[in-house]
Amino acid sequence: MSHDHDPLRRTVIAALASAPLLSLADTQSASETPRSGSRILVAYFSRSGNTRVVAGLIQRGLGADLFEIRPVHAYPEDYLQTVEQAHQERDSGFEPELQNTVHALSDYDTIYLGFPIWGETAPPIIRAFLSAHDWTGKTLIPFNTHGGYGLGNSRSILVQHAPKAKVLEGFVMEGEQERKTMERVNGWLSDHPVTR
Ligand SMILES: Cc1cc2nc3c(=O)[nH]c(=O)nc-3n(C[C@H](O)[C@H](O)[C@H](O)COP(=O)(O)O)c2cc1C
Repeated sequence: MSHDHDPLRRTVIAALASAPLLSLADTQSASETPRSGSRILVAYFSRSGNTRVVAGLIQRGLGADLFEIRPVHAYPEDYLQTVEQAHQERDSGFEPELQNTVHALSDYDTIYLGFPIWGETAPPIIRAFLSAHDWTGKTLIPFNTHGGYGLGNSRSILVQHAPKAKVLEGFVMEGEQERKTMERVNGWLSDHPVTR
């Protein structure tokens, strides 16, 4: 099935291609943009930047407010350490402490909620974010990036943790870069002759 006719998808792919990996070093200080008066909030978690690109495009496209979901303790920059930690947190049901919550969720009717797929589900910080707010009467629209294995059970996590929200179908696309980059660099390192 081809999605090439979808302009949002084309824009996202172009943006992802031009903003690789560097977002790990993102130093944005505020997690919330100034209030625009919009009734739409785009809230997202992104560790390596793919979901952040999508969030920015949706926010600009809709003139919405933007909120970055951050854990108090950032995940390791090392990919494999993060995978290990995420698996442990998923299996134990741990909900990491949030650095911030949305002060006035009552100002919004519709929340676009963005996150990567981790361990075939929503990252633990997304469960924490959902648990920390009252979703009564809200419309939740997920947008997700993944590494090629799809949405897993992430939708049922949204429905379970925000039972009073209306959860709509959202946007999803493959956004893997880090694992493939790691495998290619490690492959090159193991093949190439040592020069020192
Ligand atoms: C801890 C961890 C677990 C992941 N688990 C999956 C997975 O189960 N399925 C999948 O398709 N991709 C998986 N990925 C890949 C990410 O979903 C993908 O790279 C995503 O675009 C990263 O988004 P971000 O750059 O916004 O953090 C995982 C990545 C990490 C760091």
